[in-house]
Amino acid sequence: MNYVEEAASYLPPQIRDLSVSLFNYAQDRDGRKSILGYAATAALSYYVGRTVYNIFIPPRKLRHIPRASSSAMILSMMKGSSPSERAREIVMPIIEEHGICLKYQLGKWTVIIADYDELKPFLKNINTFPKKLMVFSTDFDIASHPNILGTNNEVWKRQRKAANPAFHRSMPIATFGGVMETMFKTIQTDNIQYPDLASFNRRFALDCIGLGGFSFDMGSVADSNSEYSAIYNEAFEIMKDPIQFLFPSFSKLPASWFAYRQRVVVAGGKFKQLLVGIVETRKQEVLKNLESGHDQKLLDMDLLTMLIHANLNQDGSSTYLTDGELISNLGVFYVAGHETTANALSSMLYYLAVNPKHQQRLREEVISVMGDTPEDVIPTDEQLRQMKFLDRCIKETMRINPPTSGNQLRTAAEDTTLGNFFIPKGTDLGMDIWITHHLEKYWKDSDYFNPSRFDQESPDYVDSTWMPFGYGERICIGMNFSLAEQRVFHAMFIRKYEYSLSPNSEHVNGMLNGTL
Ligand code: HEM
Repeated sequence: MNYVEEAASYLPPQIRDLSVSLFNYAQDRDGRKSILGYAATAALSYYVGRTVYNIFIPPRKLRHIPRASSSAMILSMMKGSSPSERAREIVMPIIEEHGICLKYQLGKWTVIIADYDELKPFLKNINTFPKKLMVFSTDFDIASHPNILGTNNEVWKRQRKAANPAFHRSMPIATFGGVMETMFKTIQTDNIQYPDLASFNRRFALDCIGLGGFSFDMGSVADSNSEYSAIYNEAFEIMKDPIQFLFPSFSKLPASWFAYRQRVVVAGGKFKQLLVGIVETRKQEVLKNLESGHDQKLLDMDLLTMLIHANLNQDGSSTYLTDGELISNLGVFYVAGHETTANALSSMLYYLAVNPKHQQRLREEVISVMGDTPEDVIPTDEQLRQMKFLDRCIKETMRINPPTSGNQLRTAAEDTTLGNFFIPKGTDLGMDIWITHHLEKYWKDSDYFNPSRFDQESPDYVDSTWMPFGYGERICIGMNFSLAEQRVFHAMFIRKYEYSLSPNSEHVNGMLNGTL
């Protein structure tokens, strides 16, 4: 290893390859090559220097907005504090005093909103505050066509209208229960004293989207290395790339320069082919049904079949999806619904593990509705509706530890105001759900896990807005799907197991916040 490689070994692997190539190029004393190498190194240094300046100094037009100090944020990260600790210590006091706070994130100074007084007008007014349309990474080709998550105005309205019915019919409870039964079998077969439930939950949520949405089995619960889940995991790995998160323009450099990004491109291509195959097969089935006059009832259709009907509606209907949009939305449902639901499941297991009284109360409720026979039972929709304490535990979990820390960024389409502050056109804005759910003026003892906050009969009841899925017209389309998954999971799990935190758990001294 030469000294450049040794120095580079301290860098994150993503930029290590690039730095080593550039320095080695510059080392070459052979004329032109060397000049190009130094020029490229200088360009990289300028880029890094400019980014560092921007991290500390907001643009002039935003300096009137109270801001979270970037040095405080960096120090706090270096101390190893969690995102929620940073939110509480640095951002929350500013929100409490001024209603909004300016913070550097994702490569830009962004106005953070968390108090309901500012949140409601902000989220309701989708014309003044449309979504900021950003391509996170060009490596991620699956969602390259317009989709519900990443469009505004008429294109978004048409797609959302086409997909809404699929998410507002009764949910595939029995399918989710079937995935749960497979999970029990796998846990028993693996015969591990402390199964890694966070990993199981990710596998559960993945299979629920595949089977519940498209009747397609990713086979992840039965085998963590199943062919499809391996492709999926590799393709979606890019969503966690810290470099593209902090330096979005890094994704403009060709993926072929970086081995890890190239792997994502290949896996993404395979995953897209998989989705295309699923859609094509189903389209043929739907067409055959239509030709033979077999009128499939709305209730019998899964999400994909309903979306394919919307896809076939391209002539003469205002609620259609093009071929590209259909695939793009399927990809988006995986991204939006997988880790989020898995996080919610894991968080609730944690809160019930450390609150055995609540765990026991929930078990008693579930058994009172589903009985106590030794075999596994899948709850019915009607039974789930009777489990009020289950719903309260789910809601309290998603309040205290929301699975997504914020919503998608918005941008001010015109000069406007929020609270007492002028917001110039072009400003980025985002919601901080964790802070919203911990503001003491709305949620007393906000760090305390108390499901009774959602019980209207209880003195602890709080008449405040719960927003883990957002609010207004752009509220999460998959909310009912995810809540149904969570209900089935916990009802079946708690009926079968008593659980506590493993002594080796990294959460023994408190939940390490895994919020996205
Ligand atoms: C615990 C699970 C989930 C949480 C916490 C969650 C949370 C959210 C949040 C906060 C938003 C953004 C709202 C905004 O920008 O104002 C959102 C949007 C969205 N979510 Fe979810 N989500 C979950 C599960 C799902 C699932 C299962 C799916 C699909 C199968 C899904 C699909 C979407 C889509 C398509 C949007 C964009 C909606 C639009 O802009 O019209 N989500 N979600």
